[in-house]
Amino acid sequence: MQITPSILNADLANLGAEVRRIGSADMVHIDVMDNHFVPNLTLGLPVVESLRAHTELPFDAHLMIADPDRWAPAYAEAGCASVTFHVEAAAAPVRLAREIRAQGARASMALKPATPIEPYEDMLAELDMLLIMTVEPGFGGQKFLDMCLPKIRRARALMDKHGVETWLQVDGGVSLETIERCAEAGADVFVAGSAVYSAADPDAMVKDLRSKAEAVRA
Ligand SMILES: O=C(CO)[C@H](O)[C@H](O)COP(=O)(O)O
Ligand SMILES: [Fe+2]
Repeated sequence: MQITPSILNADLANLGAEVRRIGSADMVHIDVMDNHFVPNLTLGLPVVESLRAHTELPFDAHLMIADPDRWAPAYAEAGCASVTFHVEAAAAPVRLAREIRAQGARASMALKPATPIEPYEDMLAELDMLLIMTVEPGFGGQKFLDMCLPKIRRARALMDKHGVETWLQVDGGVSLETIERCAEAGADVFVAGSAVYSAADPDAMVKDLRSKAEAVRA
């Protein structure tokens, strides 16, 4: 059970200090938005490269960008341990996953809430992580979409059927109130943005979230 806090709701003018407030995190989730794939603009490669020197924690890049085929391998090269592209934006998802792995990073693919998992069943072995969005991508602080829970369950069943080691990440509206539902459905990696950075003690919140998720699996 891994907690990967999103820095989307952190103080973006103080990112170095902000990542040091989540020392117990398993990875730092970095939301890259380009104002094309989603209607919001956040940060990109130069910021990721600068931030790399400010923490030992692995980076989990979530690319909400058009043309990930062009850009995703560069995030691996910039030191991201995991690179997630959206299948809705990728021209050649299998080739892209292989390119990310060839750069030495974990390859991950994201599905928006209305994108089904079933067409990608045979691709699971190509992926180190599958990200199931539990809000429409683009903004932090949105309400968790319960309609995504059956897809998480179906994804977990497909992973079991194929015997793959692929991690199953959920992202969007994950909090102390919703994390158990995600864990019960089969998720094992949890992004939490506003829940962590609106907490008085973000690191304590990371630990609380992990305890709740682990209690479900125990
Ligand atoms: O990818 C994202 C939005 O597109 C963010 O990672 C996500 O929304 C995290 O924020 P919160 O936990 O506040 O929902
Ligand atoms: Fe994200």
